[in-house]
Amino acid sequence: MSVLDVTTLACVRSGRLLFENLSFTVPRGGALIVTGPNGAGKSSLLRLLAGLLEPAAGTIHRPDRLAYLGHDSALKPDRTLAGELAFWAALDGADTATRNSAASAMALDGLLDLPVRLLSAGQKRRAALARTLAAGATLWLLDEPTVGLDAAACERLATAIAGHRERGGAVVAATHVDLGLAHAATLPLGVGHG
Ligand SMILES: Nc1ncnc2c1ncn2[C@@H]1O[C@H](COP(=O)(O)OP(=O)(O)OP(=O)(O)O)[C@@H](O)[C@H]1O
Repeated sequence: MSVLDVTTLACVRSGRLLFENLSFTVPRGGALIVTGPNGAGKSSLLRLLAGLLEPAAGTIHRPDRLAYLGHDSALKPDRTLAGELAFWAALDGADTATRNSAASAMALDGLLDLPVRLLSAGQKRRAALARTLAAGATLWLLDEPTVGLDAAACERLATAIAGHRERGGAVVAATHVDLGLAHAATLPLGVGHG
């Protein structure tokens, strides 16, 4: 059974065709890595899959519950990290235990009382990933999830993704680096335009 089913998808941005006739499925437990040079349309594809952009053509069958991690962590600078995670958990319907376990999975326990403005770029990224983990979504859409992460955090992310897949979840990740995911399919997007 597929979690995501994409048929003859086309994307036009600023009047330019980025890709067309894109068809693929991602099954339960599956992972799809979207690759390609700068400007190939990786972020645009993820935004289409998330329903944040309208396709120029084609259809997307996605699950009701998806979690989208974009480039922007969308953290309020003056809130504490604990406050932000609680805010997101309320929005996403995550219970306290799930939220706490996601924070621990991203090694955020020692940072919870800090205002977000004092967090490093990688720590903010880990916070946004913790939200993804806690959201209870079937499909994770991750746009460059390792940007700013150190080696230990990359390993934690890989572990979280593996657990999600074992529970029947699916992942689509756009990335320039190898996430080290087992049995992942690859979708290379076309030639970049700089
Ligand atoms: N907000 C936007 N409005 C209009 N056009 C855009 C917008 N964002 C991106 N584009 C266009 O879409 C093209 C693809 O951008 P996109 O961010 O999807 O590529 P990418 O493969 O994710 O690149 P990168 O590897 O640099 O992140 C860009 O070259 C740009 O021309």
